[in-house]
Amino acid sequence: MLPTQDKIIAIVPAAGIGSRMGSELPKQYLLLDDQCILAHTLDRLLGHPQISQVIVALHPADEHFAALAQASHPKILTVTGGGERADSVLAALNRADEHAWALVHDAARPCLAADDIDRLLAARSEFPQGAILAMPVRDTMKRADPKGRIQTTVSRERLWHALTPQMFPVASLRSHLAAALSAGALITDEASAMEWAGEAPGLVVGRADNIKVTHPDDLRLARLFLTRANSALG
Ligand SMILES: Nc1ccn([C@@H]2O[C@H](COP(=O)(O)OP(=O)(O)OP(=O)(O)O)[C@@H](O)[C@H]2O)c(=O)n1
Ligand SMILES: C[C@](O)(CO)[C@H](O)COP(=O)(O)O
Repeated sequence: MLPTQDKIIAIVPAAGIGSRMGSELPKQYLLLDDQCILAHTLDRLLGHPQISQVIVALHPADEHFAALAQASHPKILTVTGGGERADSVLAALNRADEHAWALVHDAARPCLAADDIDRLLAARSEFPQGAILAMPVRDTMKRADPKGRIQTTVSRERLWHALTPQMFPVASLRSHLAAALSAGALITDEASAMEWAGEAPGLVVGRADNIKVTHPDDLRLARLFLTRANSALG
């Protein structure tokens, strides 16, 4: 079933606890200038003219989302997330129009730019199987041994950092993700579920400032990028 080219649903896994951030609050609710990380992320998606719905997967015990201004936006639908990110994404996919395209984007990536979304959406004709935003690796890559010493240098030839959004037809992503999880496959992004099913998603070069806020020092960088983006908008 080919998706209708014009219906785009954003899916935002936001049910994590942010353990690597080490904060009291789940990291998606940490303040970044004038609002929390999740609010910034939702604004980027809600503000894109081609995105008709945003499905947000929340932690079962989430007590913060309802207080966000974005919570009452007509495009927003919430679902209860699962134990892992992939479970949260599947829970959202189960509520999505099966004829649409899904754009899965981490709540923890608040600096997403509109031109990144535009570039990914434009790639549907080149990659009808789906595609992800990604960044070619720039540094020499090392694999460590168990004692934290260099074991080997990994070739960075055709090596990319996977980012989000990751864009796939709802029907095929839902089917492959459910099958991969049932098979016990390790799924850390949507593309790995599609790869598990034998697909070869496209790679679309994304911006370096589309960082995932994971550790405390990422907050300072995210603030810098948001401030720069806001001043560019005037
Ligand atoms: N069961 C989970 C786990 C994660 N996520 C979401 O997936 C995104 C990327 O995951 P990550 O950065 O790992 O967030 P956390 O799992 O919260 O962080 P940590 O691994 O440090 O606990 C985040 O927006 C997070 O909220 C989710 O929806 N459901
Ligand atoms: C989906 C992702 O952001 C792509 O790089 C990444 O896999 C998420 O990993 P996390 O450990 O769940 O943050």
